[in-house]
Amino acid sequence: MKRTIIMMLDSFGVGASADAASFGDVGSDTFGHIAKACAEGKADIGREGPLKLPHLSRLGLGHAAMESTGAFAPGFGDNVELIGAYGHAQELSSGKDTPSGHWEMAGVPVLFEWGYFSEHQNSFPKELTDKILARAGLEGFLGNCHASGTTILEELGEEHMRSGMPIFYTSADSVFQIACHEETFGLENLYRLCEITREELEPYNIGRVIARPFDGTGPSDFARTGNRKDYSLEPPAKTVLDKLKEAGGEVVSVGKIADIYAYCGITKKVKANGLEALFDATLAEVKSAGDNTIVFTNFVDFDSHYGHRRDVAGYAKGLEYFDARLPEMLALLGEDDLLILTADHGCDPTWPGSDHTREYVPVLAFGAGLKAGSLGRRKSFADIGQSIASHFKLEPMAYGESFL
Ligand SMILES: O=P(O)(O)O[C@H]1O[C@H](CO)[C@@H](O)[C@H]1O
Ligand SMILES: [Mn+2]
Ligand SMILES: [Mn+2]
Repeated sequence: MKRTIIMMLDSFGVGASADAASFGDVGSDTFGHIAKACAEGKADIGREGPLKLPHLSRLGLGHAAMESTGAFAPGFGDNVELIGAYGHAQELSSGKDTPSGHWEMAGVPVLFEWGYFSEHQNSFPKELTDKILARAGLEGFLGNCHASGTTILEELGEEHMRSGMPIFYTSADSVFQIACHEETFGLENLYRLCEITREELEPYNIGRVIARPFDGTGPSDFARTGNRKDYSLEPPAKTVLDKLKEAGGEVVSVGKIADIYAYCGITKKVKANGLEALFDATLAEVKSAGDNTIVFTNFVDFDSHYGHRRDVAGYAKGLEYFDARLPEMLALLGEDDLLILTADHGCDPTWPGSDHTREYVPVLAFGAGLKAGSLGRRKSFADIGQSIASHFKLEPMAYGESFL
């Protein structure tokens, strides 16, 4: 029986990539800076001391990061009994956003430029927002700027509840985000507004509209809920997920994977919120997965709860939790199964601002006859998609080099 399990740690970069200068990200290092802060006792909230990731280390995380940056991260060294094949991959795609990273790892890099709302204030063209408001029957909107999604709730959440006007904001990504209160505005109304916005964005080439529902009564208890929804464009070509589905295989999405691929190539969608539930759901799906199945999980908390929030201790604690549960996954793997751990971009929690960072991502592969050792620097995340194609004996993808 042959399956591939992809555990996608959203934003877990291993050091600034060669092209980081064009993103203002030279020196960023999500993993390295978390390890450094932990070693210096600067990440002792809810956890303590040096970063401990023994299972990820055995899969080759420390070594992959060392090959990326040129030095072992504090607390990670050569004294590990390696079991995995490890490498780090450069992104070919033009953007450091989630869809680009995901599509590329499934064999389809984004070689065109996305549209961006690059003005930090008055970010959205008036003719666009006029059309959205008219179709949705709304008087106006709030925001219209680059923002961190939690900060903007503190600033504008109450005004939104009073006025009924949605909050529109964006970031360095190709994204249009809409925050609305789940009860006062209504979840279905928010989703409908996002659908209208998705349609009106057609001429702008924007990668994603994201619904950001929240609840609570005021700035002290406003909280985003698990009903976030991403409205992504479809990948520009068939990914390895599509190819496996067409060949009669199963592609199980756990978490937001289905949304990111606009449901292309997905045969089953499992919803789960939070690291623990996502891990549980992944294990349950692997237990029941038959031959020719991909189980693909996006662990979004690393990005949205810790990376964007610049919460180093939270990120470290999340990684340690994930690591502690890895043996449960390893125990489920058969001889022909392939396990891949990777990331879609960086989001260094020590970096200024709240945006993603352009970094190499780890590629940790285990099983399917792979020997422990280095896979080196991969020229594209698409090497993952190509390896999966080769694992399932599918037609080769147009991009990427298999490491199998
Ligand atoms: O600050 P929040 O709302 O979490 O937004 C972040 O989440 C989006 C998707 O990753 C990014 O574009 C970034 O803006
Ligand atoms: Mn992401
Ligand atoms: Mn993000």
